[in-house]
Amino acid sequence: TRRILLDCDPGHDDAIAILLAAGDPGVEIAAITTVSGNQSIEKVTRNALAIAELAGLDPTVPIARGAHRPLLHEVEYAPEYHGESGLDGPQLPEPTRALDSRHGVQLIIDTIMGSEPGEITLVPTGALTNVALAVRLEQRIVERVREVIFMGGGVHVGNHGPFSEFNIAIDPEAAQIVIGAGWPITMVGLDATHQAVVTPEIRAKLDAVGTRSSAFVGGLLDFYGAAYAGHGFAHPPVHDPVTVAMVIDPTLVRAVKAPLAVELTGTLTKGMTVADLREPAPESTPTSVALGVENERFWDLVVAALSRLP
Ligand SMILES: Nc1ccc([C@@H]2N[C@H](CO)[C@@H](O)[C@H]2O)cc1
Ligand SMILES: [Ca+2]
Repeated sequence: TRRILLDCDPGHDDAIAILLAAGDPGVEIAAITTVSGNQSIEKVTRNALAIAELAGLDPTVPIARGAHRPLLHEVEYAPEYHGESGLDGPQLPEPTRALDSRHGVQLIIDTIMGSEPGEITLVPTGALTNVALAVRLEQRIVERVREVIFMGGGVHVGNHGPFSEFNIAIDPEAAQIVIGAGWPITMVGLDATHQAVVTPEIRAKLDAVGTRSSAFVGGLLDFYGAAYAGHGFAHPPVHDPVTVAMVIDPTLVRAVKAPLAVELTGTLTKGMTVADLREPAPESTPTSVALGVENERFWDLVVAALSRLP
């Protein structure tokens, strides 16, 4: 079993990532931390507690609130896609569990330093603010983490302007710290996640699961799909769970090693993730970028996970 720490900003697709991790037997959620992004830190944290409730997540799994804003960038939310609550659409269950009293950054450090070397895989699906702060507060997490697989960025695709992706664009400095830390890190960017679309056939499989969680996911997809349809997408791409799927079954995602960095000073391109794919990168390259996902098999994992949840 792979033990993962989810750092997230639920967010419709973050919620599906949490449910996939909670339902799949191949991964165990060691901790959940939240970060400002899709909505305010208060809203995404309340949403994380609600999703944990929905999933019937073991109450001993700590959930802690993280950074209320990016390092330098002003807060920027995504209400067009996630609504005012951050999880618009279905009715949220009332959380019964309390937040861990630690800051999310501290919980990231304690979870990693309290586990064996190579035990924890870090799975950020929001801005990289918390992870950057954790690296600066306790640099030993870099050599202790098994790997980092984050949703963000893109090689040839953008969604926050033509050249950058939301998670990176709202905190590019944090992204540069995390990408450049030296640990094995895979960027699951829009090149891959724009392939992770919910077609009507896939939606029918999700609806056929018939659990409370799958019905909740249907409600999420109704809102999220309408938002994307309003921006010309026939089917909504569900970004964040592709990271968890890659932990479960790496063959689902095509990734290549490549030097990777973040533009921090561009007038038009600030927040752009720049991968150098011109030549094969040395085996020792710590950074990889995902370029594709096997969509049908990816959603089969999600359907199977949802059928194991309440
Ligand atoms: N248009 C839009 C869609 C999703 C997101 C969030 N940011 C990432 C995709 O850019 C995902 O983590 C998702 O939660 C932001 C904006
Ligand atoms: Ca997210």
